[in-house]
Amino acid sequence: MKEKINLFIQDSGITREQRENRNGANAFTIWMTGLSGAGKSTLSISLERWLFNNSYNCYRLDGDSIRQGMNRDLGFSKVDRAENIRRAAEVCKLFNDSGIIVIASFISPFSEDRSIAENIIGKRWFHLVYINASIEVCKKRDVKGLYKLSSEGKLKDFTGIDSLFEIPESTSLTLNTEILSETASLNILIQFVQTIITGKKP
Ligand SMILES: Nc1ncnc2c1ncn2[C@@H]1O[C@H](COP(=O)(O)OS(=O)(=O)O)[C@@H](OP(=O)(O)O)[C@H]1O
Ligand SMILES: Nc1ncnc2c1ncn2[C@@H]1O[C@H](COP(=O)(O)OP(=O)(O)O)[C@@H](O)[C@H]1O
Repeated sequence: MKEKINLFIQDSGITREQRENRNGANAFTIWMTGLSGAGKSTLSISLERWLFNNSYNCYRLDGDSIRQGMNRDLGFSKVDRAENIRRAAEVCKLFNDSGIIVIASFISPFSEDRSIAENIIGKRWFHLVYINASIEVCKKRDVKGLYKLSSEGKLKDFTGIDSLFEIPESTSLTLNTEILSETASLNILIQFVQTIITGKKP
């Protein structure tokens, strides 16, 4: 049997709503999923800049940076990816509770892990955005040279090559970055985010 843990949460009485009111907008998480090279970082950086320039309190979490700090003990096995996503989602939840909009950009290749993230953050506040580009296009882009490393056998468990990416069955928004330009993708994303800010979840 699991050992009983004696933990007691004390409430300051300051509500999420009060914090959101002070920030002038509701808080939520835009969770971007997609292959390496699909365009998650590019779009999340531009979206963060747009939100910031429009006076919204926002913060961006990205696999590459989180994995160098909080999650530096984790690799790319299925178990480690699950833990990476779980911890990242807990951080999103804390940011959202503090009234801040989060843009989370993680490959998050497994449906189960994305569902866990959604449950942690809360269905109401979790918006899954699939940044869709095929493995062929991502290979061609090879922004970081990781596809080349993988083809040379120097990188194991690389998503889309020797580790699975499960295409999401249901998303809040899908952006096909093979067809759309960066500007067009960003405009759609901004429009989408504006509907959430004004309280109308599509
Ligand atoms: N084996 C392997 N597979 C996938 N990605 C790898 C791997 N090794 C290193 N990288 C780099 O790590 C970034 C992905 O980290 P994430 O935390 O988003 O991954 S995951 O959600 O836990 O699957 C990923 O970032 P993006 O290219 O921006 O997606 C890579 O820079
Ligand atoms: N519509 C688009 N949206 C985002 N990136 C695009 C788009 N079209 C082409 N790209 C290019 O694809 C690459 C995506 O790289 P990156 O954002 O680092 O991907 P990821 O973070 O998913 O690994 C960049 O070189 C970017 O210029």
